Amino acid sequence: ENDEQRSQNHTGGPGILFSNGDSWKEMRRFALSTLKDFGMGKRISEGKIIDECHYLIQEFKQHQGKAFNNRQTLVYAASNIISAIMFGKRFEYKDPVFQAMVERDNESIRLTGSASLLIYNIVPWLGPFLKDWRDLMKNIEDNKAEMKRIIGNLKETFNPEMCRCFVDAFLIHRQKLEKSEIKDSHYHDDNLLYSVINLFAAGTDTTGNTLQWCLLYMAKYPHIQDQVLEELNRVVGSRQVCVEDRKNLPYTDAVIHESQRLCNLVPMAIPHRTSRDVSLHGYFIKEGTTVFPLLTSVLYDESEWENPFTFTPSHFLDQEGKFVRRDAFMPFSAGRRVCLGEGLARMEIFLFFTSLLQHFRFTPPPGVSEDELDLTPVVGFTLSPSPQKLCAVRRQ
Ligand code: HEM
Repeated sequence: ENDEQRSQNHTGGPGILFSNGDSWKEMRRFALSTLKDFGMGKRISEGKIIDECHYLIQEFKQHQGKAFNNRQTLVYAASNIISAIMFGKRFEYKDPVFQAMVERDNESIRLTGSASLLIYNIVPWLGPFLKDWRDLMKNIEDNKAEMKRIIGNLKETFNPEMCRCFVDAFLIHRQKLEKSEIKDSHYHDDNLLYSVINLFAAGTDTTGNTLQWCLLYMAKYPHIQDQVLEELNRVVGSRQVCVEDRKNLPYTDAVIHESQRLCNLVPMAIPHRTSRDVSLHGYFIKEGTTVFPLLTSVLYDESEWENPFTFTPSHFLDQEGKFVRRDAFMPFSAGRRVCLGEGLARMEIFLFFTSLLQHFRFTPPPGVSEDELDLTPVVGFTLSPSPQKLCAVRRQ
């Protein structure tokens, strides 16, 4: 599938994820600055995440230590952070509309990586004959309708004096441009709709699945879980963890980085297209060629990592146990298209993970050994853990 077809089929060109050129530049810049205004990387979103931690912990407690699949709850928690920024509200985990929104995104990510969609990429006219393709198109349409409805509600109660969320910020910016008689700006309804769809989709499953991997590694490697807990107890005790604590928690930080490295969540990033002719390592790549930045090749690079294929938190620790950055740590990709939610995602993963570990010990279900926990991913556009249950046993 070329980029033109991709944008026509998936988004019609607007938004951020699959857009290009001036419109992409403007929407990306606007999204980044608005996410920052709403606290990405700052105290405001820290507060929102900490509030959400309480809901998440309550939900986990309800299972009373019995084995359950934690995927949905983790994805809902992550989704509520981006929802709060996009729409100015969080959803109840039991809200069927919210559940359907999140499930559709999850399903779309799986379908995008399915074998029949690969066939479709090679022979696009087959699309309508493939069930996966039809399901994906239906998902995208349903999602569009739902997001339109939410944006419509926000428009009805819109007050330019009071900026509640991303959607308001977009509308306020558009009004300003209109007042200064700037016509044909990029701030049209389609760019609003698709930016919201993109940010919601990009910010939900990614972060939720990463958290799921983190907990799975902890259940699989209990001695590492013990060390995280020892550090948390020593440095933070029983009070709520905050972002400031990260620099004093090098082992925990290393465990999170190693989880993100090994889980290799977005193995092929998003396809890019060369904007000019390029010569690279003796290869000539023509302008307009679709290029897949294989993040797997960096995250598992044998010349960069001591143990590329095993969970080794010491990849990120020096001799004295201090945290060290690694250049080959690129789960968010790199360059001008680097993930724009990285700051928010890192904050979420750190706060959700540490808060959960303060409250629960994660173990395999009774009768299942650590060895039997399955690290084989479900292949999709992102790599999520295979469906399986864990116990969240309350700590005293
Ligand atoms: C652990 C969580 C996350 C991971 C691993 C992740 C990873 C990625 C990767 C690999 C890309 C592709 C970069 C490329 O094209 O080379 C990307 C793009 C993107 N991500 Fe994330 N992401 C995460 C969370 C988030 C969150 C929370 C948001 C929203 C606030 C977000 C918004 C985006 C957007 C909008 C793009 C497209 C950027 C563009 O095309 O200019 N991501 N992400």
